[in-house]
Amino acid sequence: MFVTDLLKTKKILVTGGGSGLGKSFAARLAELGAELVICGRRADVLETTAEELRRASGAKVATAICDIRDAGAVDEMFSRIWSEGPLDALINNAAGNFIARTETLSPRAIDAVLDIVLHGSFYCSVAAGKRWIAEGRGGSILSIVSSAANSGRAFTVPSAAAKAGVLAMMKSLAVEWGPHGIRTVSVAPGLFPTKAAWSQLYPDGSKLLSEEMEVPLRRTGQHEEIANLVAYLLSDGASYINGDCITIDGGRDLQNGGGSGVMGLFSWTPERWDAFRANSRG
Ligand SMILES: CCCCCCC/C=C/C(=O)SCCNC(=O)CCNC(=O)[C@H](O)C(C)(C)COP(=O)(O)OP(=O)(O)OC[C@H]1O[C@@H](n2cnc3c(N)ncnc32)[C@H](O)[C@@H]1OP(=O)(O)O
Ligand SMILES: NC(=O)C1=CN([C@@H]2O[C@H](COP(=O)(O)OP(=O)(O)OC[C@H]3O[C@@H](n4cnc5c(N)ncnc54)[C@H](OP(=O)(O)O)[C@@H]3O)[C@@H](O)[C@H]2O)C=CC1
Repeated sequence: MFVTDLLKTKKILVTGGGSGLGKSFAARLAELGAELVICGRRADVLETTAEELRRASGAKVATAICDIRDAGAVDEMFSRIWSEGPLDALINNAAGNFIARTETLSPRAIDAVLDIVLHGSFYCSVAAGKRWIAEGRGGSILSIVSSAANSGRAFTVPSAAAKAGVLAMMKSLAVEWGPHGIRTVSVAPGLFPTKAAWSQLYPDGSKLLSEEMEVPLRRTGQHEEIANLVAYLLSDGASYINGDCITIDGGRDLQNGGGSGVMGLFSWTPERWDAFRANSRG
């Protein structure tokens, strides 16, 4: 679909690039010639993925262990990256999310999600932007949001609020940093199966419709479909796209609005919620 060296001159940081969609983005970008840095909290996951990507594509892939909730750690990571050469693009992909009744959330539970999604994306964006501006060079920031940023989403309220904040940040920076040659763009995915998203968001009994029936195209998304969109948006071919958010969901959001995907949760008993929480990753 693309020329093979589409991203040859680009050095790109993918937060949460060791697993899930971030790994699929990294794999596609590497195939298209980009040099990569992938970051996350788990060293073993990052190293395994980096080795896999190097072997598959021959690309240069570095890893950075970093909890993006820690502003100091984020700035140190960017300094280390920059000491080997500046980035051309940042992908804010790392996220945390789980279903819960909002009235039961502890402050730590609310912060866990807000800190990763909103603060982490903000810290990374500023860490990249201030360096690009100081050096008088341009760059691109791509944030993975969700349709909940616009419509809200019951039972994942911290995530919906955080993604809305990220989207507002991206639109604001498009205007403020555009004159510096820094471009922002957001992508709102629909249903793209990953282990974490499915265990945290779609346990059995949470939905009234099958995944396929939630989507007008009657299937979930394939990772390569969204990875190709991300590759295009970071390529020079997309150099006049700034501040927009592209939805890639097979038409799901138009069919469902923000709520029907979680209707099954209204009938869960407190015991069912307790069992979910006891067995969930957090
Ligand atoms: C197509 C539309 C789909 C809908 C919208 C989709 C948009 C977004 C999708 C995604 O983001 S999918 C990606 C999901 N991936 C992950 O969540 C992976 C990373 N997740 C995590 O690391 C954890 O789940 C975490 C909880 C977010 C953070 O982990 P951390 O180790 O920092 O936190 P903990 O110390 O374990 O917990 C902090 C705090 O949170 C409470 N908590 C954890 N899980 C639950 C739960 N299921 N229900 C209620 N509360 C929970 C936990 O008890 C702690 O609070 P305190 O007990 O200390 O008060
Ligand atoms: N999958 C889907 O259908 C949808 C996904 N999205 C969005 O797509 C993106 C990817 O989702 P998905 O691949 O499913 O999620 P995953 O949970 O599979 O991946 C999340 C990644 O983020 C990393 N991460 C989490 N917390 C931190 C942190 N504090 N610091 C650094 N890295 C962190 C994780 O690594 P580690 O744990 O090692 O830190 C992991 O690699 C997210 O932004 C999500 O909100 C949006 C809508 C739907």
